Formats: sequence, C-alpha cells, structure tokens
Amino acid sequence: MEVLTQCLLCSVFFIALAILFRTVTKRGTSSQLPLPPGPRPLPVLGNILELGQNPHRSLARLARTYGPVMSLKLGTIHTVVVSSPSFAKTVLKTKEHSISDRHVPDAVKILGHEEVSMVWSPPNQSWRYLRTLAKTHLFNSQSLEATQILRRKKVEELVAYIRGENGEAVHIARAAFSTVLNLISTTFLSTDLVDFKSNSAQELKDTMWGLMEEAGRPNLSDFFPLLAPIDLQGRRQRFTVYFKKLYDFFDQIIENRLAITAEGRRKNPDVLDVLLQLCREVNSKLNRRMIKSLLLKMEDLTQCLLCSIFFITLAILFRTVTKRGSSSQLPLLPGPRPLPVLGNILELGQNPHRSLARLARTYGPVMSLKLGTIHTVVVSSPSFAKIVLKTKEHSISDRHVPEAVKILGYEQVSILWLPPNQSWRYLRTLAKTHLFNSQSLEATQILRRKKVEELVAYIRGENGAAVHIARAAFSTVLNLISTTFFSTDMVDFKSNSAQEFKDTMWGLLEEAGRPNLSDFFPLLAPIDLQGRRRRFTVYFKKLYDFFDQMIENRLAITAEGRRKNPDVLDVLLQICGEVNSKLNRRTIKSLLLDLFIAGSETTAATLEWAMAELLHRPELMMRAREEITTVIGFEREVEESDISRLLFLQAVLKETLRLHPPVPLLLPHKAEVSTEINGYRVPKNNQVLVNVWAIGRDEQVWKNPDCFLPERFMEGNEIDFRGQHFEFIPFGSGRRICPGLPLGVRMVQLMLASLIQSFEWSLPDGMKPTDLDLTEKFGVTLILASPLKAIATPARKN
Ligand code: HEM
Repeated sequence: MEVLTQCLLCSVFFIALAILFRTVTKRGTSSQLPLPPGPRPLPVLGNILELGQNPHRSLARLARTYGPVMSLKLGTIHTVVVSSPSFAKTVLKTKEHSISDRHVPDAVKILGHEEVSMVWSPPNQSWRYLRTLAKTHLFNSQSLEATQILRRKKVEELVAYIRGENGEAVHIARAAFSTVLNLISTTFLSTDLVDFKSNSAQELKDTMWGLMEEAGRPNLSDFFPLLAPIDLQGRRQRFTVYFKKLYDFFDQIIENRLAITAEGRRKNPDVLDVLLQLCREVNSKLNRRMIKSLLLKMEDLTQCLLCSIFFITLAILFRTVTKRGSSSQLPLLPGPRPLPVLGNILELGQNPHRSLARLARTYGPVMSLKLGTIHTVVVSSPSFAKIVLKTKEHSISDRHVPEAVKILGYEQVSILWLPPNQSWRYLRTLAKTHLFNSQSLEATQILRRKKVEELVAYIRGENGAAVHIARAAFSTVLNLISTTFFSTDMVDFKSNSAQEFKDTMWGLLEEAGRPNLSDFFPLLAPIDLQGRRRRFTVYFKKLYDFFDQMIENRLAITAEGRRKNPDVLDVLLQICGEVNSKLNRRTIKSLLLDLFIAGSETTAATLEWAMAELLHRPELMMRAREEITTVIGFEREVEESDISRLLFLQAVLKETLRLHPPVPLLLPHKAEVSTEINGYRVPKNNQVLVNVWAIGRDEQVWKNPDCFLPERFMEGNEIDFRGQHFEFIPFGSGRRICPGLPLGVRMVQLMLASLIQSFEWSLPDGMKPTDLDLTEKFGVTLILASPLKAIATPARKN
C-alpha cells in the first residue's frame, strides 16, 4: 500500500509536469499555422534523442525523410531546420528581416553580455552600430592589408614552434588555436601588447580553450528554458568565472593602453586605439544602457524565485529516486558525467552502439552510464565480455525488461524476458530438445527448401524490377520459421490472415525499435506517455488470436486421429496434455511469439547486410558465385547439406555478422545480485550491455576492422560465432546465448546461396557499387538506413 501511494503521488506529479510542458509548448505556437513536417516528438524530451553526437549528420539524415524544411522540438524549443540551397536562400536572404534574430544560449546570459554582444544581440540599433564599426575599423581591406606583416610574423612563430618539435606528433588543433589567438591579437591590439609567452597570456589561452570546451557540451537549460534559473549543470556559473577572467584581462590591456596614450598619441594607432577614441565619444550612452538593463533584471527576480522552488523540488525528487538504486559506499565504474534528470541519454544519439564505442575509448572497456534513472554498465572488449557472459554468468543473466512488453502477463512466461528461474530453464531445455536439435532441423530441411524456392520464384516474377531485399527476406523468414515448427499446411502465407500476421509482426518490430521514455524513467511507466504499452497490447492480442486459431485448427485435426509426421506444434500440444505439465496454452502462445520476434528480423537483416556488402564489392559476389557453381553447379538447387562445402559463403556470413551484428548490444542483461568487475562493484539490478558491435571492430583483435574481408575467416582461422570466441559473439554467449542459432544460420546460408546461384545481381537506376549507402539504422535490430533494393537477372548457365 505504501508503495502504491508513492506511485500514485509520483504519477500525479508527472502528469502535472506533462501538462505544464504541454501548456508551455502550446503557448509558443499558433494552432492555425501549418508547421513544416518533422519526426514525431517524444513527450517532454521532444526530438532531443534524434540529435545524437553529430547533430549536423543526424539532421541531414532526417531531412532525407522529412524534406529540406522540417520542424523539430528540442525539449520545449520549436526548431525549424533548413537543408537545401534554395531554402537557405529563403531564410538568409528573402526573409533576412524576419529571421535574423538570435536564439541565445542560456550560458551567455551573464554580466549583461548578450545585450551588448554583436554575436548575440537582436538586429537592433546597437547591433547595427557594432556591425558598421566592424566593417569600417576591424575588417576593412585597407587596415587588414596594413597589418599583414604582423600576421606573417606570428605564422613564422608557428612554423618555428613545429620545427622545434623535432618530428614529434603535433596537436594541430591546439597549435592552430594558439596561433589564431596571436593572429587576432596582433591584428587588433598590436603584438607589443600581447606577449603569448608570458604567464598571463598562457592563462588567457587556457581560459579561452576551457570556455570553448565548456560551450561545446549540451546544456539542459537550452532545451528547457524553464530550468534555466536553477542552472542545474552549473554552466552559467562557470561561464561567469570564465567571462570575468577574460573581462579582467581586457581591462588590463585597456588600462595599459590608456596609460601609454596618456603619455602622447601613438605613431601607428591600431584598432584598440581607434575603439578607445570612439569610446570616449559614446561613453555616457554605454553606461546608461548597462544601468537600465540591471534595473530590468530586478523585475524578473520574483518570477525566477517561484520557478526555482518548483524545479529544485523536481531535482531533489529525481536525486532521491536515483540514489535509491546505488550505495554511496560503492566505488563507481568510470563513465561520462551524467546530466541531472536525463543522465547520459543525450550521449546515446541515433546509433548507441557507435556512441558507446566512442565513449569506451575515453572511459575504458567497462564503464558506467546513467540512462535516465537506469544505472547501466557497458562492456566493450572480448575479455570483459567473457567475464560478464561466462565467469559471472550466474550473477548477470537476468534481463532488464522493456516497459512495453509488461503486458498481458507476457513477460512472466517469455523465454526472452524471464529471469533465469525454473520456468526459463524449462523453456530453454524444451527449445534445445524439441525445436533446435540438429536431428529435427535435418528432418525439416526439405520444407525450408520449398519456401526458399518460393522466394526465388517471387523474385523471378519481378522481371527485372528492383527487389526490396529486407521485405522479401522478412516474409520468407516468417514462412521458414512457421514451416519448421508447424508445417506449411498450417500457415498459408497467401491468405488474408497470413498477410495480416505479417503486417502485425512488421508493425510490432517497427514500434519496438523506437525509444520509449518509460524505459529511461520507469516512474513514468504507469502513465504510458507515448502510448507504447497500449499499442503493444493491440499487436500482442492480434498475434495471440492468430496462434489461438492455429492451435484450435490443429486440435480439431488431431481429434480425428494422430498425424503421421508430428511437427513441433504437435509435440508441444502433446506435452501440454500431460498430467502436471509445466506447459499450457498461454506458455505455448508466448513461445511462438518469441520465436517470431527473435528470429524474423535478425535473420532477414543478416541476409540484407550480406547482399549489400556483396553488391558493394562485386568481385566478392563473383567469388561466391564461382564457389557455388564449382561445388554444386546449376543443375540442381542448393541444399542445406551443401553448405559445409561452401567455405567462402560461410566466411561471408561470418564477416557480415562481425561488421553488422543484428543485435549490437545483445538483449539487455541485468545483475541479479551485487557483483564485481575489474575491482569495481556492479550493484544489483544494474543493466548490463555488451557492445558486440564494438568488440567486432576492436583494433586490438581485428586487422582493418572496418573493412569487409571474408578472407579473414578462411585459411585455418577457426574463430566461430558459437559463443566460445569472445572477440566474435553476434549470438551472445553463456546461459543466454541465442538458442535459435542453428536455425538462424541455416536460414541465412540457404537463402544467400540460392539468391546468388539463381540470379546475377545489380543495383537499380544506374547506381555504381561504390554509391551504395551502407549507413546503419539502430532499432530492434541494426538494419540498413536506406533499405537495399537490387535487380535480379536470372543466372546464365554456362
Ligand atoms: C542471424 C540470426 C540471429 C541472431 C544474430 C540472433 C542473435 C541473438 C542474440 C544476440 C540474443 C541475445 C543474447 C543475450 O542476450 O545474451 C538472442 C536471443 C534469442 N534468440 Fe536469437 N538470433 C538470431 C536468430 C534467432 C532465431 C532464428 C530464433 C528462433 C527462431 C532466435 C531465438 C532467440 C531467443 C528465443 C532468444 C532469447 C534467449 C534467452 O533470453 O534465453 N534467434 N538472439
């Protein structure tokens, strides 16, 4: 009851928060105005997660979907992004009088800086005055000509410095930065005033560098201006220190200059002399304006105070919630500093596997992050993967269950999400003995061969039109799984209900690939802000109905007499009917659902990646064809039993799984008990992710890790993916290793070999192999961002 009241209070609090954000958001826009298209924003966060580590690239990618003018919501900030020359012209030229104000970062709203800064002030009279000043005194070509000798000298100093390094590696950015500071100071303040070898000059350089570094990191207050008054990250406070230091420095320069000019006019006045001269004329005006801006700030004070109280409460609440999960005595694993509330979510970006690999370069192969309120350990090296998946398999094989699947009691019976308890062990044994044992897979290979023939026939029927490889593969894999486990006669994929099944499965997997706020903030889960759990319930009910119908049909048939060749469904129903059976209809339905969820997109994505890599490197495609032609010829179709002789094809599959593991972070593991890795404590309930994508590209292990080189898996290289070689674990390892591995591998190999044997492949629209876009998209599985389309020409039999 106590927990319930707490939950209720939290829900009320968060609903209030959501309403507040919605109100704040609505205030900024007019409902009559049509907004440019754009990705659907998440509640509260908006589209922040889409920005990633490289917003310029992420936005370019989004523009491919939503067009050259699109709208996003970054936190509560409505943002329009323009990505084409013509719309850039509209914004920067045609509309220059309505779109040349600035969106001012919160951190620079200090010391009245933004009101007098040429960079940040709105295009008003003072700004125009500063622009004219810059044009006439700072950047006019005559004075730049006159000062070029000074700059030449500074560049000579740079060359001398580099020469002095005597072949040591030079930090180009730092050397350039120092020189640029010198060049600017030399141009505007003359060299004799700024000696960059002195201590104060060194300090100026460090302060500038620190300021730039600080400014480059995201600031919560810029996404949620309502949070600005409490300066949660202390950004404004640190900026104030930097600014004060710089102001002091410039004050000193001005004082020195005034002292010199007091002794008499300088021979060659520089820009500072001119500015000081002008300053004398406008001095009083400048002072009055500063006083006015101070008075204006007084008015806002009361409002700020009220906001502060609200957000301080919010911060304290989040801190309390967060602290509950960890103990302050525990030594923490290294990791990037989390932001308040969001933690390290912003670091994940669009491609978490890549971002985490990058972070691991700084924080090491075991690091800790906070994703919202979820403490997460990320492992990125073969040796630590071994510790997590093997040495510690008994303490780190629980699952961190996504909120969306906590519906209809599914997670309590699912092999994917159950903790490693008795029920899970029972299901794993069942899978091993009845579903994926090599004898029954041998027995069903003729059925799968037929389904692959249907795929080949479908592609032949396209008559040279481009084939959407992933979609064709997805349908075929659904057929292959159903044929393996419940015989073809039970599932006719040409019927309407089968089409509906496919669409529902596709929809479910698409939905599951999008981030869910509730997974980062489980306290929000009860209100299901994004409606994810509601939509999952609809999908699950449809699929359960489908399986129910299938079971009913089967029971009706078996009631008429035992079937000649019982399939997996017959066996499961048989076990279900036994006394004290651990299996019931609900468990069977969840198991079937899991097989389709875990086996369909993973297998289809692997085939798509393999085809994409071979189309990208036609000489490898040719080698694979030659091997098939030599070993099998054209007279008959490839059989699963042929694969053991197709060594290059096997190497292609391995290389595909190394470079493009379909489940790049495995399914999330969870520590069942507090444990220790590398001398650090991993507290109970921490989420544990294994970055197999990063491990597959580890430079310490793989030569030319980013190149697709199937040959590396030939010539006596015994490394395989069955969980013993931790440098290559696309199926995981240990207790939770993928039980569907034998079927998955058979399916991909058979489809790939058949497609290569039956067709010559090329790219549509005159695309060259090098034009093929191999960019990834992270979702439930790692897929190609631009789905692969290819043209199949029936193979010539020479
Ligand atoms: C190329 C194809 C496949 C790949 C790369 C793959 C990969 C994986 C991975 C990485 C895991 C998680 C391991 C972990 O969390 O430690 C997993 C789990 C699982 N896979 Fe696969 N898989 C594939 C095909 C299949 C197929 C065809 C099926 C069944 C028809 C299947 C059924 C499962 C199940 C039931 C689990 C959950 C095991 C558990 O949690 O105990 N997979 N798979």
